[in-house]
Order: sequence, then structure tokens, then C-alpha cells
Amino acid sequence: MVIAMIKGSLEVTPMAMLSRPVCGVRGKTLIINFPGSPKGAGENFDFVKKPLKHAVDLLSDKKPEVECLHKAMQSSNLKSKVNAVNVADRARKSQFETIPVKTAQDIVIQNCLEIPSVVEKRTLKNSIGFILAEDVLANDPLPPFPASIKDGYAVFVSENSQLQNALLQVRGDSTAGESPDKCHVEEGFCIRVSTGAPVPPGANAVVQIEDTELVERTEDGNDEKVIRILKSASKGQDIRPPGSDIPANELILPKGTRLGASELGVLAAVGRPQFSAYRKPIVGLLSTGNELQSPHDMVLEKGKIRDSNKTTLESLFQKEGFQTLDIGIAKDTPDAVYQKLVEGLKKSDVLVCTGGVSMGEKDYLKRVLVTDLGATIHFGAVLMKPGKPTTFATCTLNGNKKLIFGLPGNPVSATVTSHLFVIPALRKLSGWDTPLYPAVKVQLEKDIKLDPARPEYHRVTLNWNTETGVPLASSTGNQISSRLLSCNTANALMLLPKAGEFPNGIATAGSLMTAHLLSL
Ligand SMILES: Nc1nc2c(c(=O)[nH]1)N[C@H]1C(S)=C(S)[C@@H](COP(=O)(O)OP(=O)(O)OC[C@H]3O[C@@H](n4cnc5c(N)ncnc54)[C@H](O)[C@@H]3O)O[C@H]1N2
Ligand code: MOO
Ligand SMILES: [Mg+2]
Repeated sequence: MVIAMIKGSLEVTPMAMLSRPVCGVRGKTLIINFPGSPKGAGENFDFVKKPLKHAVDLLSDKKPEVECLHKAMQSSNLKSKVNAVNVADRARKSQFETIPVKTAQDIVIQNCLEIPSVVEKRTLKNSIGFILAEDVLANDPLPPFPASIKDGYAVFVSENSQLQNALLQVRGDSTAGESPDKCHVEEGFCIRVSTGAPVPPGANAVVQIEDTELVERTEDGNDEKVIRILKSASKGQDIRPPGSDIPANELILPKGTRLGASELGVLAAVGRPQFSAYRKPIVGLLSTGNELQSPHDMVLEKGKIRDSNKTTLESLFQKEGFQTLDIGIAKDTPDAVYQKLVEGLKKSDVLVCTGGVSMGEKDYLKRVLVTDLGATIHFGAVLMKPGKPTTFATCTLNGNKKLIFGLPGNPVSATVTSHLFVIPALRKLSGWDTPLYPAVKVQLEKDIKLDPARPEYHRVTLNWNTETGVPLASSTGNQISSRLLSCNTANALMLLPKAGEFPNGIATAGSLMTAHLLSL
């Protein structure tokens, strides 16, 4: 505890090295000596409060509770009930019906809808991409006063005079930030105004400086005394009436609005720096596989490869605005998969695993989900290339429903299925109404051979063709699902039908296809 206090305090101030915290135990009493200053005492309490209950339990010999806590904190003792020995009896065909992508997406979204959304208070900082959970009305109108659109003169235009060639005495000035009541305009007079400054009472138009000339200076020669208006002026000209940009007490951002830069700017403008938004889910990332080494390892052991999925998916989800947690790598044993799944599910709302979902003897994910976690697998095979063994399950942990994606281990399959299933789910859980990627018609640049059995999500780079108005889709090359390079530079997933739907099984150059936009 002393170390925790010194370590925590040093992050607040280097002066902490001058303090001498003391902690001890007398009989069954824990004694903590906090610093004398109220601020220091409060901070130090925060540094040590987490294990207090556990410390007191230890002192009072509350063994069962202590053991239970230990067990809950380390999922490392968990033993799977999956039989890993009997390989000969394993299923030789997938037990899961292969369903269309659209059906799979509907199932995912339906499960998201069954999770109650959590509303949290947010402020203008770090709220980009969040969805408003309340209707927002403007507190104040914008502009809050009649404001000048030009640098010039506030004047009075009457029924009889539009002021062409009129000589007006300059009575004062109104610059931005001043009170509108500072001065007053009457016939024969004007007030010099700046853009954004209040137009004073009595004035009903602004004449820009370009349409005036100076006729007489003040005695000291520095200021304007009389000006001439060169062009006729009309009532209301170059004035923004109060509330003309944003009216007060009107619904300006309805519940469900996604907060982009301008929406946050609007909230800032109308005096709503605090608002309710839907909480975003936390995404846990788990790689599985005996072959995986850290991407930081410079030397590969025999038979090993570096874990690239976690880096790709972490970057993808973070780019979409979601917080990710690295749950690590699970070895290909039922125990390891079980332990990592429990750890991941405790820490996150949505757990995204890669690998171990196909037909291999060490593909344990589905079996552990069902046998050890009592999870429901909603689908375990999807009619698509890449991504065939994509698996989606839900389970309940401490009363909370959790989503689990078991994405295929191949790097391209994991990336493509993240776009098609995981990101829509994360968006839906964050309150988006339309979480799927928008689709556009695109034109094939070259012939492409179609897959005999599965519709393909072909990675393409779209270039906007200004002559035809239709984006031209260029393939990123060899589409094998292990070749992550095929995702580089891709800004769309082009949906190609299976071979039977095209003569000779070839989609010819110039054909129109649907593509899902990943980015612009
Ligand atoms: N008999 C069958 N075999 C396979 C089928 C099938 O239907 N029948 N489906 C194939 C398809 S399609 C895919 S996709 C893969 C999916 O495999 P798994 O999800 O079980 O994944 P693994 O076997 O663990 O790994 C596949 C591949 O990906 C590499 N990998 C895994 N994790 C990572 C990572 N984090 N970073 C980089 N690369 C990773 C792994 O080394 C393998 O090469 O199954 C086919 N087999
Ligand atoms: O479906 Mo797998 O994802 O082709 O490689
Ligand atoms: Mg496998």
C-alpha cells in the first residue's frame, strides 16, 4: 500500500518523494497513515481503495470469500469439459447450416436490439461519433441579437427614403462583443458597425463600407463625422435577425443524431455542452492459435507466424471510434480457449475472436462456447467468400448478454467479416439506426472469374469516373484469404455472384456490380 501511494502520488507531483506514508496491521486492524493535506489524503485513498475489502477479508480470515474472489479474478484455473482426445470421432461435416449473408446480418442486428442500451452523460470533448439519446433544443437563439453581416454602417431606411446620396452623421460605433444597447440610430444618423456586431436599436439596415464615402472628419481628423450613402438601401439588408441561424427552444438535434464535427459545433453554439448519448460497447480482441507469436518478435520459431489479426482488427475498430481491449492469444487447447473466453467476456461487451472455427482437430472455439459457457451459437457457417466458417454466438455473464464473434483465422476473412458483421453490430449497440455500410453501383475494370459455389466479397479500389459518373472498380489482385495485401488500398467490397449466375462463370469488364463502401 505504501508503494501504491508513493507511485500514485509521484504521478501527481514530484514533491511526493518527500512524504513518508506508513501502513501496518495491529491484531486484525489495518492502519493506513495518509498525508496531512486534505487533497493528498483524498488522492492517496483513491490509490489504495481497490484492494481494501480484500485486505480486510484476509485479516478477518474470511476464507471462502477470499477464495471466490481469487477464482473470479484469475480465470486461469478453469477446466474445459470439451473432450480433446477423441479425434477419430469428430464430425466430418460442419453441423451448421450455411446461411446467406443477409440472414446472418439480420440475426446479428436482432441480437443487438435485445441488449438494453445504456445512456451516459457526455460533454463536447471526445464525443465524435456518439449518438444522441435525447432531443436537444437550443438554449439560446443564434444570433442572440440582430447582427451585422457586413463591415459598414447601421442606418434607418424609411418608407420615403432609401438613402441614395443621403448624408448621415456618424454617431458612434458597434464592434463585435459590445452590448446592442450602447447606442441608438435615428433618421439622419448612422452607427459604424463590424461584421458580427450588434445592429443598434433604431437601425433597420446595414450599408457596407464599399457603398459609402467619407464627407467630413471630426475636428482632430481621426474619426468620421459625416458619410454619404452611394447606393439605395432596403429594409433588413445585411442584418441577421435574432434566431435566424438557430431559433431558440426549437428541436435542432433530434434523439438518434450521430454527432459529427458540425453537430458538436451546434451544441457548443447553443449552450448545450452536456448531453446524453448512448454508451459505446467495449470490444475485446482474442487471437487463437498455437502458431501465433507476438508481432514484436523479430525471430520466428519453426512453424510459427506473427499474429496480425489483432493489429488489423484493433486498428479497424479504433478507426470506427470503438475502444478495444487486447485479451491476448489463446493456445489451441480447450482449457486455454475457455480461460481466455471468460477473461474476455468479463472485460468486454463484445468479444471478437479469430481462428479455430473451422473443421480442424484443434478448432475448439465452437465446442467450448457451447459446452463450457452455455452460449447459443446463432450461426456457424455463412455462404460467402471469404468468411465461410464465420460464427456468431451470445451468452449471459452476470446477468449481461454478451456478443461473441468467432471470425475465421485467415487475415482477409477476419477483416472482411469484421466489416460485414462486427462493425454493424458495434454501431447498432451504439444507437445507429442504419448500421450497414452504404452500397453503390460500380463498373468492373477487367474480367473476373467467379467462384463456383460462393458469392464473393472482392476487395476493389474505386476510382470516380467523371465521364460515366459510375465508379470504376479495380481488383486488388490475388484474393486468397491469407493474403492481407489484397485489403491494402481497397476502399470497397464488391459483391460478385457465384459462377452460375453469369455466362461462362465470368463477370466481364464493364458489367455493373454492387459494392459496399468502406471509405471514400
Ligand atoms: N476441411 C475444411 N477445412 C477448412 C474449411 C472447411 O470448410 N473445411 N474452411 C476453410 C476456410 S474457408 C477458412 S477461412 C479457414 C478458417 O479457419 P479457422 O477459423 O479455423 O482458423 P485457423 O484454422 O485457426 O487458421 C486459419 C489460417 O489463419 C491463420 N491465422 C489464424 N490466426 C491468425 C492471426 N491472429 N494472425 C495471422 N494469421 C492467423 C492460421 O495460421 C491459418 O493459416 O479454414 C479453412 N479450412
Ligand atoms: O471462407 Mo475462407 O474465409 O475462404 O478463407
Ligand atoms: Mg482451423
